[in-house]
Amino acid sequence: MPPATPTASDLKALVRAVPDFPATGILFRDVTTLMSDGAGLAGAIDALAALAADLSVDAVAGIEARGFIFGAALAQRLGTGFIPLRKAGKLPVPAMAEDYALEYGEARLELDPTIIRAGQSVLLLDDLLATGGTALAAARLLRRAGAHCTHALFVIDLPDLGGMTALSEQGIEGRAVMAFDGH
Ligand SMILES: O=P(O)(O)OC[C@H]1O[C@H](OP(=O)(O)OP(=O)(O)O)[C@H](O)[C@@H]1O
Ligand SMILES: Nc1ncnc2[nH]cnc12
Repeated sequence: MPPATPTASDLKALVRAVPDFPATGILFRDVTTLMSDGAGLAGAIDALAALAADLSVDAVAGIEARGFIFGAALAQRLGTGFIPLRKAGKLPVPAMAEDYALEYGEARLELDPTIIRAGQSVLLLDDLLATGGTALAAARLLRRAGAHCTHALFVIDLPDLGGMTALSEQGIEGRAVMAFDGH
């Protein structure tokens, strides 16, 4: 008999909370424990696909590193290609870059613009939304390269950090499988 489909609260229970990582005062919501569980990974991809069901999507763009895992699986499920948004210095070709701040630091994302077709609808995907700094930098890159980016999906939202509002102010509707209150 196949394993039972996990409920939303089953999926939430699979996310590990690690205090004081990567800096004192940060409660790190770690999806490693969800993705390493077979039913957890399948349940998360099912839930992301349900959140995308009413969207017209030409491609899924995932943010390095954990956004690659869920993003590639979702793209395969939706029958689209996958666009990697990479951390700095990884691409072998000239890249567009956007610097940003996140909950616990600063970083740079890069995109090879030649893999974007002008006007294609790209669904942004990451494992977690906190301040929205990372997702907004990703959306800026996709838009600079000529894509339409109006929706973003996340496995986890941390609503107290305001990411959904920040996305909405830039014309992006964010949706998440689960939310954790507090930081
Ligand atoms: O909404 P924000 O405040 O921008 O934070 C969210 C980002 O933080 C984490 O990534 P991290 O930079 O730790 O990278 P990783 O996936 O490579 O571990 C997470 O995977 C998101 O990409
Ligand atoms: N609290 C948190 N847990 C996991 N990833 C994060 N990215 C930004 N804030 C985070």
